[in-house]
Amino acid sequence: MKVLIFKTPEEATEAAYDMVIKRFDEGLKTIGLATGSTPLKLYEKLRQSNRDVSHITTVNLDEYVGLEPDDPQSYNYYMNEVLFKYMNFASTNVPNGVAEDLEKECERFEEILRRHPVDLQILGMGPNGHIGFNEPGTSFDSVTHVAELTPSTREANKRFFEKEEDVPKKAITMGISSIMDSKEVMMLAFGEAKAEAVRCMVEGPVTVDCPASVLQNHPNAIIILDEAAAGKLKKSE
Ligand SMILES: O=P(O)(O)OC[C@H]1O[C@](O)(CO)[C@@H](O)[C@@H]1O
Repeated sequence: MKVLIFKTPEEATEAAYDMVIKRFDEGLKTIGLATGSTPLKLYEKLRQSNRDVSHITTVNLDEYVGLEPDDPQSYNYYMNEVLFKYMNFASTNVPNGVAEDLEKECERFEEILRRHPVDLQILGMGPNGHIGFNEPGTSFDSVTHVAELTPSTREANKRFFEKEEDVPKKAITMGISSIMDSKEVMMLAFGEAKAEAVRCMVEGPVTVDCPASVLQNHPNAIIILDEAAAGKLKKSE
């Protein structure tokens, strides 16, 4: 696990962007994408880059169950608004949270991952250490599945909704094993609210209690932090 610490989220994003572009130049075929507020600036820089990405497939980590793809709170909508409508990706894949048969939808998504092995997976994390929507306690062997969101995650994500009751209780998420199959992962975490989860991820034991700690076992994980998110690490440089 390689940990890089930058003064500000802007500087950290710059480094993340340079790395993504380098991978594009090296012939990356499939990129895994995350939602949330953390990668927004990275996506802004990508869409401004005007890169030809017609040979690149995207897969997304997760989607809320019950939200139509055109619902402004859905991750399908988010991805369209911040990236997909500006860039000519070969294909984009976000789970369908309103599929009639959610189990089949999870299998369909795993099949996409088999056909398009992820070269680089961008990750964010929840304040409780979740990756995708793999909440504490999720098996490291999990593949794409329907996850129950914890009250703390619903609380953390309510800022994107009008009322807390509107935050869905379930989501489809790539599993921890699906995420670990990616050849390389790039975790972005900014702000003090992530500091404890960052500490568990980097310095804590590898345990299902902190899903992101599994990245210690990934052969190719890069963790990009701002100083606030790195604030609880023993040695922050
Ligand atoms: O970047 P934010 O807004 O803190 O969101 C954190 C994380 O929560 C999730 O959105 C849950 O999917 C992660 O994918 C994301 O990276």
